[in-house]
Amino acid sequence: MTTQLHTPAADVMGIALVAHDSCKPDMVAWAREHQAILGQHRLYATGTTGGLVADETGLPVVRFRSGPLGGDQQVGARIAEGDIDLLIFFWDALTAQPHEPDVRALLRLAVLANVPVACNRATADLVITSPLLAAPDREHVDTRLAGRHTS
Ligand SMILES: O=C(CO)COP(=O)(O)O
Repeated sequence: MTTQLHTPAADVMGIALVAHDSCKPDMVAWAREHQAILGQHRLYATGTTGGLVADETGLPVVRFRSGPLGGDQQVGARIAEGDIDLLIFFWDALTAQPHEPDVRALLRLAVLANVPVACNRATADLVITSPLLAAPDREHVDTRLAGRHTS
């Protein structure tokens, strides 16, 4: 059986927003800048990030638990389920996180599922304005998954 992790309805994508504390102002500013595009998609976020983005933009955001309390794992699970097509994760490159294993697991699942990941604002700008956003490579998962069943 071929593994297909991404089969969202029409052109609406699931976009997950995650930001460590020092990066939250950047995430809010980025979300405001791209509010019109983000408003066309389903938004998910870890708890605190999601609250800030929702408050600042008025956009609906499905909020998971706070990152250190399991939110990263919940985002990872939704990637594995095929609900999330793009991960914007502004992580703090200068501060050790108590939930580092969760962060690593989330990034691992995103890579495995061929989900684009933007870890800083420059990359996030490129990804969210890319013409490929309208036609993401949803079928191309890691070839090592071929023949495996995820459900
Ligand atoms: O810690 C996080 C990601 O690893 C972010 O979680 P919060 O959005 O709840 O702060």
